[in-house]
Amino acid sequence: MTKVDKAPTTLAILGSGDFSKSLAFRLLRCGFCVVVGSRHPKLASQSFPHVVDVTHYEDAVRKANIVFLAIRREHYSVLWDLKHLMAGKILVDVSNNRRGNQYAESNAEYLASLLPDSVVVKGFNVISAWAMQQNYPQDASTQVFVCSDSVEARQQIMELAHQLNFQPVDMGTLSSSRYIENIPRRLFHDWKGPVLAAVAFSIFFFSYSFARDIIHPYFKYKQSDFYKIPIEIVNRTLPTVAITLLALVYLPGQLAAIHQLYYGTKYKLFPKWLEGWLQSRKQLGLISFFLAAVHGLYSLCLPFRRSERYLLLNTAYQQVSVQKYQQQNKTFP
Ligand SMILES: NC(=O)C1=CN([C@@H]2O[C@H](COP(=O)(O)OP(=O)(O)OC[C@H]3O[C@@H](n4cnc5c(N)ncnc54)[C@H](OP(=O)(O)O)[C@@H]3O)[C@@H](O)[C@H]2O)C=CC1
Ligand SMILES: [Cu+2]
Repeated sequence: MTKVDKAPTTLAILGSGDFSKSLAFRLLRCGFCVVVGSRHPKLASQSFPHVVDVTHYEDAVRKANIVFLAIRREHYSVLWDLKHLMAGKILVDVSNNRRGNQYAESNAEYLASLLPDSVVVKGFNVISAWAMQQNYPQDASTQVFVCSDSVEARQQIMELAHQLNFQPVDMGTLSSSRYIENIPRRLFHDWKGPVLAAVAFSIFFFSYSFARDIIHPYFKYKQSDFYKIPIEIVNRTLPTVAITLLALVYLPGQLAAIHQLYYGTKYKLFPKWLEGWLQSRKQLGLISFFLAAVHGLYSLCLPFRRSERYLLLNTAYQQVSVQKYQQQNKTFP
């Protein structure tokens, strides 16, 4: 995507908290002018780069046509005095609530009722302040859900999200805002695939070890090793699954690179399966780490078992006696 050569657009952010800072950085990096509104501009300006114009709320609103509200819903009342200045402008509501369905109406709908002359767009609430700073510029797969009653404003904010290297998703009218506000709360919804993969691999590797180390010796040598199931077999399955999941964390990145090289562009969308896989890397990595940690614990506890101590002593004894035998054979050939 090439930047159109015209004067950079100025965007305003009200509030100077974590989200505001991260958003300001991202906007600057993508070539926008940023003006931040704060109750205490002098103090707040210390935490922004000098190119950011940190000023009072009124002044910030005057300078831009698109205003991000990086303040909490509880403090929306400060906007009341700015009502006349905000008329006709696009207000982007990025807020989340601490609990699901905390209020009767969504934050964005509440804002729209508070400032009926402005155009409210919901969006960016699913991006954490941390992610906002981190992913630039590689990660174009992070989705931003956008909704508004004004089609034009929605298009404009979606285009903006695109320019900020996010993947905008059109969610229709403002009535979707409640759904969008609940997305960050669906904490475990992207865990399904990775957990299923972990379970499937566990069953596979467990069955393999079970067949190889228990069933096979049992039929071949009539040796009953069933006592090994709860510790040894499990402890062999854990690291195997962990390392396989870890490999699955790195593999999609390579596939994505191949995809981009093949098509010669990084702006072609990845196929759905690859995209889902890329997005579940964090979960896969965490499960892998968890299994590896359990494996570590298991391995630490192993020597406490009597049979294991016996095995250890037995191996040591055998080594010593082999050495003795070899030495004897040397001295008395
Ligand atoms: N942090 C995150 O990761 C994410 C945050 N969000 C949303 O972004 C919004 C801002 O979040 P965040 O930056 O973390 O919040 P902070 O609490 O860090 O900042 C909120 C800002 O609101 C301003 N403010 C205005 N009026 C008041 C008041 N009466 N009392 C206190 N502060 C006031 C303050 O700016 P000043 O002092 O300059 O006026 C303050 O810096 C929230 O709605 C949140 O839900 C969404 C996604 C992720
Ligand atoms: Cu190990």
